[in-house]
Amino acid sequence: MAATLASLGLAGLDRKGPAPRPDMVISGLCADSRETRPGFLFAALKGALDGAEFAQYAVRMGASAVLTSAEGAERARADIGDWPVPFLIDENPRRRLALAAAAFYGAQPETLLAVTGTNGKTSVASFARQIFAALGRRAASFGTVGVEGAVTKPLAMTTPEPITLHRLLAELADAGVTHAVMEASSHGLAQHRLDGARLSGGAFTNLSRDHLDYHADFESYLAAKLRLFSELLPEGAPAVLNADDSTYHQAARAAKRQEIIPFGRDREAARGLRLIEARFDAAGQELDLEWRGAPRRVRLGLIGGFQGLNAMAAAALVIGAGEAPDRVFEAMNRLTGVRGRMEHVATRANGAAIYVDYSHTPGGLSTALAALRLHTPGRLIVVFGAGGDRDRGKRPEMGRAACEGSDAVIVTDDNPRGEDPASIRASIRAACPNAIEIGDRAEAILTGVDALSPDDRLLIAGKGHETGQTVAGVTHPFDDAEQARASVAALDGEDEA
Ligand SMILES: CC(=O)N[C@H]1[C@@H](OP(=O)(O)OP(=O)(O)OC[C@H]2O[C@@H](n3ccc(=O)[nH]c3=O)[C@H](O)[C@@H]2O)O[C@H](CO)[C@@H](O)[C@@H]1O[C@H](C)C(=O)N[C@@H](C)C(=O)N[C@H](CCC(=O)O)C(=O)O
Ligand SMILES: Nc1ncnc2c1ncn2[C@@H]1O[C@H](COP(=O)(O)OP(=O)(O)OP(=O)(O)O)[C@@H](O)[C@H]1O
Ligand SMILES: N[C@H](CCC[C@H](N)C(=O)O)C(=O)O
Ligand SMILES: [Mg+2]
Repeated sequence: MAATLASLGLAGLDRKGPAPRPDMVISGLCADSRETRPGFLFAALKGALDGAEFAQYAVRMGASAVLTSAEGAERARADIGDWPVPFLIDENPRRRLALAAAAFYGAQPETLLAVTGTNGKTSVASFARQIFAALGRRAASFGTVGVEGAVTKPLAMTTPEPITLHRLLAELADAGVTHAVMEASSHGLAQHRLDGARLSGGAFTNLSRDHLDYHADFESYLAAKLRLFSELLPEGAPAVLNADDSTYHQAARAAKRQEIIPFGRDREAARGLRLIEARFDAAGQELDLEWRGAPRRVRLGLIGGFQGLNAMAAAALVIGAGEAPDRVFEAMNRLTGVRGRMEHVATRANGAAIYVDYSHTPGGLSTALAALRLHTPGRLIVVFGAGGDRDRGKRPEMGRAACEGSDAVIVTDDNPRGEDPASIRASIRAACPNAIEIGDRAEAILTGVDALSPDDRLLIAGKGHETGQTVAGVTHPFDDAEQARASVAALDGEDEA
């Protein structure tokens, strides 16, 4: 695979250093100097570090050209002396790299949908992919849990950086995938990771507190998410918006060029997909819906009202992408849950059920507890922690959510990373003083499982599908579901999940 500056859309940019030779071939792209190979274009991007500092190494390793900002080029000249290769200047090199990566890899699935929002992205992406597959489409979804569907493989990030993203999209297209659904994280949107993707529709699930370590404030967090509609989706594309969310009207303004499909309980959803009534039982829920005013009934084998709303967002997205509503609602009946999202992982011999859920925000935790409450005749117990090197302000809020939503709280560790685990636990307990504190997560889970009477339920929150516990730079194997089953086996002699 190779390209020219012109085919990458880079020929017209301002430049420092020598003019590129007319026959110059770009053999690859990279944004990390350590990945440079001869003939590559190196994108020097400013983040916590300044990529321009590494331009000298990229050039030494054979980069044919460098894409950067005007300041980046000056910075590199200070290190290297004169510019030895063409330095192409753009005021937004991250966005320019995304467009170049799209041009370099070329192909992508014909239908590509993106889901954003604080909670529910992975679930909506999975459900939409499952519906497409049920309708006979070759479909894939990708994000936090990797690539799933017609292609499966792990991914390091929820929204891959643009080079990885476009390599993946081309790979999916090569594998015959025609329908793909991706997660658009706020980091991904703010960093223009998906600016080169040709999107055919988008969904916004909800907004609540998260990632305020990265975004300056709540407004800029919302603005990053809304870029999906205001800047990325083409005119007339379906924009599926949560009519029940407090940000609905702001989202609708951002999506004014698109065809808005609202979903939710609110009256506003009457012109889209409206929830009239949900009935919950041990195995799932039955939903009475209206699609553009016409009644529909579906049965979901999923626990939690929020999963019902996620399934509705997915259905609206798939209908918006052109599928027949009758077939979509029929397919909804066969949706299966997503790993680590309100997953029933084990049952005690006395009948008490244990669930693993990926709620790692105050909003996620209260939603998950409220959802399980409907399935809990006795006490609801929760085991959870909060990640290190992440938004500190959410810790007491998570403590409060746990305290208010459950009958007993066990605070433990969840990827303390570089921070002191005891001080993370202390800031959670500041808002939940009655919580029991057990740092070791395996022991915390064992204690929670041991406490269960027949009518009780246990929620193990925060890690979902994760398979490691990261402490001081080292990731130790750890799996909440496995640990729950091991605890049941230790206490009851067998697992009856
Ligand atoms: C905070 C954040 O999002 N950082 C992302 C950002 O890094 P950065 O620009 O700050 O990188 P940096 O370390 O300052 O380096 C600047 C530049 O110098 C380059 N460099 C660096 C060292 C070197 O020797 N040579 C070199 O060229 C780097 O490759 C980079 O291009 O751009 C990088 C390249 O695109 C990303 O890999 C990196 O994601 C890091 C790994 C990360 O952990 N991101 C998380 C927070 C994230 O994005 N998460 C969301 C999901 C969140 C959720 O759960 O909702 C996701 O989409 O995964
Ligand atoms: N619609 C929703 N409303 C509120 N909470 C939800 C909703 N959907 C999911 N959650 C909660 O958020 C958790 C994560 O769900 P999911 O993985 O689908 O979200 P996500 O947006 O992909 O998260 P991440 O940002 O970590 O990738 C779930 O385990 C559940 O507790
Ligand atoms: N992907 C998100 C969620 C992590 C969930 C939790 N297990 C944690 O480690 O904080 C993040 O990196 O912020
Ligand atoms: Mg996700």
